[in-house]
Amino acid sequence: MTDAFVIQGGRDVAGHIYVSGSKNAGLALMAATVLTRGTSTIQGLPDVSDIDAMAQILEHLGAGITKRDDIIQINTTSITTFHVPDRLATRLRASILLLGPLLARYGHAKLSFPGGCTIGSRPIDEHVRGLEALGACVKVTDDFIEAHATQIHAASLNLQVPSVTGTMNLIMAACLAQGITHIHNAACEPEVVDLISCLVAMGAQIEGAGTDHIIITGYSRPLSPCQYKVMEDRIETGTYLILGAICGDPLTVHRCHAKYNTVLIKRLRAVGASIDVLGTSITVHKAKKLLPFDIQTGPYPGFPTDLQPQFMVLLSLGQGKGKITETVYEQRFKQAEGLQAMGANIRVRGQIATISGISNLFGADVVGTDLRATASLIIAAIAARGFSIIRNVNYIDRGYHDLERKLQKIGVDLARVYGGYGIDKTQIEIDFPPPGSVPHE
Ligand SMILES: CC(=O)N[C@H]1[C@@H](OP(=O)(O)OP(=O)(O)OC[C@H]2O[C@@H](n3ccc(=O)[nH]c3=O)[C@H](O)[C@@H]2O)O[C@H](CO)[C@@H](O)[C@@H]1O
Ligand SMILES: C=C(OP(=O)(O)O)C(=O)O
Repeated sequence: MTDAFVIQGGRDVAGHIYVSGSKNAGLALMAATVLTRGTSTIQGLPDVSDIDAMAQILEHLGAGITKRDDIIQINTTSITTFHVPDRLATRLRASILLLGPLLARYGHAKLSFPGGCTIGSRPIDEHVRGLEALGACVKVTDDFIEAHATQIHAASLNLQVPSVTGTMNLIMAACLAQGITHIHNAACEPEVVDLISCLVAMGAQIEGAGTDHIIITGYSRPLSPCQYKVMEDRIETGTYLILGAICGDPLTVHRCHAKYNTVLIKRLRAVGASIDVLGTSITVHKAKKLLPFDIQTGPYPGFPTDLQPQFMVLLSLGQGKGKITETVYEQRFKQAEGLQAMGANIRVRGQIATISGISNLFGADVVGTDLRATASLIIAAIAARGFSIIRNVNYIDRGYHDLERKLQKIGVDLARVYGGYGIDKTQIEIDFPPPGSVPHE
């Protein structure tokens, strides 16, 4: 039974909120440890269920895992299984990131199809084509992906689509592929750069991080374990900046770099929010009037698809008509239904959503459908007048470390109802923490 959030909205948020480590980079770093022999230490990992799921997969493969606070030690000396079964692989999208490392290090990998947010078709053809070019024999059935290679070798790869996890998988495999591998049209996302920095700390030779042409000089021997601190979660940062642009009075987001959210910050300023950057803190004052704006999602450095559902809330409250063109996933407007239930005026036609702003959203009983759609509904509920129930809220636990406490600290009246998916609105006895009762960090 999943949980529900109950939010009493309509008040501004104010104070300080702290960003945790990146889910997507952290998952890649954990997969990278398979390329090593020994114990690596990864610091700064968020306490989210995707990270737990990846740790469980590594344990299933035979790795030793020790977790203390935000530090995980992964000992890969006794990996003996190269098969990730359905019950584990489907728990997260990033399980696919074990395909390249297992193949490169052990010559064999078998994984059931990955899970993750159901926001479109999410193919893996780039991963498969790239690994085949590196010399692997890859079989894809309806149920699993299986790859073998006696010795993988370097190759020149041209991605048709700059897939993030595809690029990561191929970089990791190429680290143990004898010779020089070129990846053209590679993903430039900061999480790919963070993975490369970690691989370099493990002894890999990689050039071109952050560009679309990555050059890996590979050797057919394991990498060395390392200690590495994961980058901050830029999508978590962006989520708070959007919240602040709607109702920050003001909201300061700490432990983040503006450079990872350049496009978002530009858009937030354009809609009327005031944003000041000081070192690794960003202060946002809500817009007096939210001006409408059109956005189009795209690969980095474009507008991140993972922030599109949250941005839709802002346009819902804009003074005019805004348009979102979603170019990455075919089904990433699932938040629209919940926002409409709160009164938003949104028309979805294929990959384009047209939003006519209204002056207020109103609390409603809505259901989360995936990680960022749920984040979008939470922002909307905070901004909305009245009381909202957001059911299926556990999606949030996949990617936001301790979100409810962080929000309570900035003044949000929010309570989690455990196992509350099916609760009747009239049965909830809400016990919101009194404002100001949650101490700042
Ligand atoms: C765990 C993780 O890091 N997840 C992120 C990663 O997902 P993920 O790596 O799964 O996303 P991709 O970059 O692979 O997908 C982007 C686009 O490429 C297409 N595609 C992808 C692979 C492929 O082999 N063929 C193909 O056509 C997809 O259909 C999609 O349209 O990047 C996405 C895009 O920034 C983010 O939304 C996810 O949060
Ligand atoms: C789409 C996302 O995650 P995943 O790729 O793990 O499904 C996300 O983080 O928004």
